[in-house]
Amino acid sequence: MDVFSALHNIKMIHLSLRDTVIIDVASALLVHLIYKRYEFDASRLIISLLLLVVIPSIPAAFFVPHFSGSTFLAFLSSFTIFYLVLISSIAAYRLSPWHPLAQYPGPILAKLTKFWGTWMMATGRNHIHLKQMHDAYGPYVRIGPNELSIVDASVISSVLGSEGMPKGPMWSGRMIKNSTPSLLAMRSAHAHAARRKPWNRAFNSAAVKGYEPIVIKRGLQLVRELEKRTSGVDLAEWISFFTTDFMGDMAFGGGFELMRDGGDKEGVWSTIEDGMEFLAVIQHLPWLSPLLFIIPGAMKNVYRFRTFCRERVQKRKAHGSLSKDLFYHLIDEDHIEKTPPSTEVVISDGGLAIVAGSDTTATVLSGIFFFLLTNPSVHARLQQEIDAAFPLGEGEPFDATKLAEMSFLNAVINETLRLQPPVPTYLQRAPEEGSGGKWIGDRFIPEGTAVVIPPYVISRDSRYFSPAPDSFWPERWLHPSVIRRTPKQQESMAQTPYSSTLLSSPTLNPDASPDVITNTAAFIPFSYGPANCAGRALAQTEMRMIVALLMQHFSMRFADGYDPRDWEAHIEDWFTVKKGKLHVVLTPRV
Ligand code: HEM
Repeated sequence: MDVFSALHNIKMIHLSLRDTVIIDVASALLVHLIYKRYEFDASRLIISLLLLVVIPSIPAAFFVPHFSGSTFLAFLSSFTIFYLVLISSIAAYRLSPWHPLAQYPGPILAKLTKFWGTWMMATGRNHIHLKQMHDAYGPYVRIGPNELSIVDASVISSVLGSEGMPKGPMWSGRMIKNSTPSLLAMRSAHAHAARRKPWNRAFNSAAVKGYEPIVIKRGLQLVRELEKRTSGVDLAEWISFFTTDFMGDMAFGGGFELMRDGGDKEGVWSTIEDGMEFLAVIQHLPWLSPLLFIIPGAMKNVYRFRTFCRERVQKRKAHGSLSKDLFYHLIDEDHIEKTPPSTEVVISDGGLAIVAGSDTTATVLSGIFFFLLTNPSVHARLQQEIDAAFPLGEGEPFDATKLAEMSFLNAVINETLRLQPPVPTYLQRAPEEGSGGKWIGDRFIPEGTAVVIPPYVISRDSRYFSPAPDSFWPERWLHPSVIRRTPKQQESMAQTPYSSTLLSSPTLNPDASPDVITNTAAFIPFSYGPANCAGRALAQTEMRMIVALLMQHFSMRFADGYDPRDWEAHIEDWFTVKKGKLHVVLTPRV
């Protein structure tokens, strides 16, 4: 018997209006219970149809005789009652004291629906909203019905560390169903650890040393291109061209020539940026995203980028390796693994290298020049350090060991990473499926809850960085009182009570500020633990070289008419940062 004849037979049974309404209400409550227990997402189309269409159709059939045989009115009434009860039941539960996150403060809308977080993300200003929420509510804030944001260095290790939790549900929201996830998107801790092995080989110190010639070649190309444009250039854009060309060389043995072309002729850069914005929004709705993925055109940028990576992988495979670049390790040309990685894995991870390695480094490099130009004394001090280490006319600043020892250069890089982390908010983790939950400190995080630690907020927290946590002050990294503590070591330390203004002071003179606090346990721009940034060592070498190279070759100032306030205003959080323009005028020094 099909559904329609079943409904027809039900219509023959006469129930009172009261009993019909009771059945409608009961079915809505039952559906809520089923969803709460089994958490089906929208890709389970048959189940969704059954629960959300067929079930409310049953009481609709009983309603028909009460509306003088009008099927339309019967269905309208049944569905209205069903959905009102279902939504109210979900809302009441989420706000009730029985919800597992009931004890945590947060905006009511955030507790009620994840659409609120989706909206926050869609503004591109999620980092600012999260900071404001922590300032208002404290270190633990409920930012979704089943999601917490935490700003507490003593639990970083138990969230992100080796005893912590695997990646959270946002990574299901960002995935095309049944496609091969990149390393970054792998939610099983076990599978992630296996996939991470070639990445660790690719970024050990010997391997990173081997990539230096690629940084140097592309760095010198950047200098040559900037020399042609000294009268005015968007430095942020050119740095992005550089990082993309460089990561193309690393990941696929070449293929991007944004610097040579003076722009994004193939549209790769804009494809990545548009794709990132879409994914950042739908990552909040993992139950709905499978449906969005089948809307024609919705995922065009994601598919386009994947096709682009596929073509690059095929070309690179056909040409073979010329050097031990990242691709060499990803495809396991050393034959270390028992099973070689599939082409799909290499496409996903090659694409990840481009996205993870270019945007992030470009954001920090551009940020460094922005902060230098707005802080002339810092600029002068760094120039002095670079000129002393690599005197003009005595060769390029390419000695990576020497660069790593330059304390002020490293302080400037750290301070930029602290104020403007390229992954500002969504380091998300969730208890392992089937584990029941996870203790972090003295709090139990039940399964089904996601936890976020936002680097942007924690590294502006005055308990960890003081005085003036919102100011650019590289000297804080050189102060004798710097606390060099890992998140693991911080776990057992007593916590200072949260206060957004605590210890804040406008004084930026270390001698006049005996209470300088710089606690590295809360400094997580590269994340922490087994899924921390695989490319950290490469990024650091690259950033040191490029800052020193550009400062050796050029003096710079903001272009006339450029308003520095625009920089901060155009920093947008789309999981990674999208930055604005940085118009400068350059004067060659050599
Ligand atoms: C300043 C530059 C960079 C910053 C601040 C940065 C930051 C991050 C962060 C915060 C994560 C972790 C996300 C999480 O915990 O959920 C991450 C992951 C990752 N990054 Fe970076 N990154 C940078 C540059 C690079 C570069 C140059 C590469 C080279 C390919 C790279 C490759 C990766 C990869 C492969 C992952 C995934 C690691 C995993 O899931 O195991 N990153 N990065």
